[in-house]
Order: sequence, then C-alpha cells, then structure tokens
Amino acid sequence: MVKAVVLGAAGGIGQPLSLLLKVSPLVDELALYDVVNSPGVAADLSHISSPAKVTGYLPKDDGLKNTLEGADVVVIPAGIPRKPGMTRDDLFKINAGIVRDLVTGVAKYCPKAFVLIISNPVNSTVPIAAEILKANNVFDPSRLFGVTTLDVVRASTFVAEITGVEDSRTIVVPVVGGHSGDTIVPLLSLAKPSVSIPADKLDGLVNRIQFGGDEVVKAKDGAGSATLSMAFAGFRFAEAVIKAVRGEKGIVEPSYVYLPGVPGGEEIAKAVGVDFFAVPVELGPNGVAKATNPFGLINEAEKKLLEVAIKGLKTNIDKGVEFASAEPAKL
Ligand SMILES: NC(=O)C1=CN([C@@H]2O[C@H](COP(=O)(O)OP(=O)(O)OC[C@H]3O[C@@H](n4cnc5c(N)ncnc54)[C@H](O)[C@@H]3O)[C@@H](O)[C@H]2O)C=CC1
Ligand SMILES: O=C([O-])CC(=O)C(=O)O
Repeated sequence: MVKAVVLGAAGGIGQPLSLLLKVSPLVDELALYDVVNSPGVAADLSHISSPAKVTGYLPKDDGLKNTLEGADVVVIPAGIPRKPGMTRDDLFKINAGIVRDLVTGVAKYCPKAFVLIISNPVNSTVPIAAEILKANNVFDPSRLFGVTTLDVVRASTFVAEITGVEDSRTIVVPVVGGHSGDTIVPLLSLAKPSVSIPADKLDGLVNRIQFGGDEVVKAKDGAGSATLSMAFAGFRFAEAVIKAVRGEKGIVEPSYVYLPGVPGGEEIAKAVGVDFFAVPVELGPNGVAKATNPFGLINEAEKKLLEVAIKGLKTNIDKGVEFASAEPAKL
C-alpha cells in the first residue's frame, strides 16, 4: 500500500500532479492539502475510475495531521511562483516559511516519509527542510529530495531538438548542481547516448537549459511559471522513488540531496565544497541507495560552469540554514 500526499495540491503544479498520481497504478491512497480548494480538487479527482482513494484537507480540523498520517511519499509544490523580472531567490521571503511549517508537519506526523521538495528556491528550501527535520531528530538524508527533474527533462528535450533525435526520451543528460540559472549545470559531455552538438550552438543550448524556467515565466506573462511540465517532472520523480521502494533496481535520477549523509555522497561533497548538490542518484528501498560522482570525466568548459554554480549554491544554502535556525517553526 502506498499513500502519496501533495501539499499545495490546489495550485498550478499541484492539480495536474495530483491527477497523474491519481491515475498511477503505483498509488493506493492520495491525500491532498492546500490552504484553499483542496477538498474541491479531491472531489473532482475522486470521480476518475482508477483505484487510488482520494481525500482533500484544509488547515482547519487538524487538516495537515490528517493529510500526513501514514504517508509514504510527500510531494511539496506549495508556495508562490515567479512573475517576469523575479529570480527564484525573490520567492524566499514567502516560500521559506511555508516549507518550514509544512516540513515541521512531516517531522511530526510522518517522519519516515520520502519528502520531495518542489517549492522554490529549491537551492534554499531543501536546506531549510533538512534543518527542520534535524531539529526534530528525524532527519534521514536518504529520504529528502530537491526535485530537479524538470532540468533533466528540459535537457533531453532541447538536445533532441538540436540533434534531430525523434524521441527525446532516449537521450539522458546528467544535470547537476542546483535549480536556478547558472547553478544548473548540464553535463552534455556525459549524455547517453553521446551527442555531438555543433560548436556554434553549444553555449545557447547550455543557456537554454539553465534558463528554461525564465522562458516559461516570460511566455506566461504574469500568470506564473512552469506548471504542466513540472507536474510531469514531479510525477516522474515520485514514480521513480515509489518504484525503487517496491524493489525495482537500477533507477537513477538526478536530485538535489544532502551529500554528506547519503551513501557515496561524502566524497562528492568534499570535491564540490558544498553539502547540498544535485547529482545522479541511484534509488533503492530506503531512498538514496548511492550518489554517483560524474565529475572525473567532464570537460574544461563544464568545470568552469561548475565553479560558477558552486559559488551561487554556497550563498543559497547558507541563506536557508540561517533562516531555519533563526526562525523556528510555528507548529
Ligand atoms: N522545482 C522546480 O523545478 C519547480 C518549482 N516550481 C515552484 O513550485 C511552486 C508552486 O508553483 P505553482 O504551482 O505554479 O504555484 P501556484 O500559486 O499555482 O500554487 C501554489 C499553491 O500552494 C498553496 N499554498 C500556499 N501556501 C500554502 C501552505 N502554507 N500550505 C499549503 N499550500 C499552500 C497555494 O494556495 C496554491 O494553491 C513555486 O514556488 C514555484 O516556483 C515551479 C516550477 C518548477
Ligand atoms: O522558473 C521558475 O520560477 C519555475 C522553475 O523552477 C522552473 O521552471 O524551472
């Protein structure tokens, strides 16, 4: 039996993500939580003829507790999205507190659940989540994930467009670092199968993967950021975690994790000099089975991109950690 939870389920990402989880044969129970409209979204989804049982809760009447009790996987897309002209870091002021309070609920009501953070800025909200779980003595780094799958999905799509490959799903590009602008580092030299990008298109391709989010923010022109592609990516990652828990082997997805606490991660943390970093992660029954280190093989241009990413990440991580210790949770 798998119980999946979406916190922020009535939002632009939350609704299509909940739809995908509702129709997944891997989910038996789906609980939706939001500060608005979650009972309505749950009622709507509950008419779909798939087995998962759906419930929806608001904060009143112990809603967070009822949502989270018994949860195996908790996906968190709660929080405000960007408008044109904003950076992901501009969302920190509001979203940091939202993530802190929701993860406090996780610590209290489902401390063993896998926690998948989508809320931006991911580079800082995942360190906040880690600090909250630590403060409550329930932090298992193998169970906390920053969802960077959309960067991986974009990399496959954009590489396929340039190389003329018909099915972008056949191209796997490891994307490492963080999840914002130049902290996103696509390792195109390690793409599988290997790809040859025309030299005059390489910088543009890297830039498009790093700033793909801005492309959508601009096109939506004030109506928010990526929601449908994010729901696809968030579902892909949640499904990967659930499949690995059910015993499927060989599942590897990049994710932003606390490296010193996961198998294989300590050596990578030393190499990059930051504790939170996205790397390809092999998933197992307990979450991260192994963090893999791709850096030995990368080229000089990619090393330069990494240097820039690490610098930005340091600031973002410190900001999250400081917030979590300075502003304790309200629950
Ligand atoms: N990791 C990634 O790759 C991506 C992350 N995002 C981020 O995901 C977040 C959500 O984006 P959208 O769904 O487009 O925003 P949205 O505004 O459409 O939905 C957010 C939902 O969160 C709810 N919410 C706010 N405070 C809450 C609380 N305390 N508890 C429960 N629910 C709460 C809102 O009521 C709303 O329904 C944003 O921070 C956005 O930047 C967006 C795209 C990609
Ligand atoms: O760009 C944004 O604000 C939303 C996001 O994280 C993405 O689309 O990658």
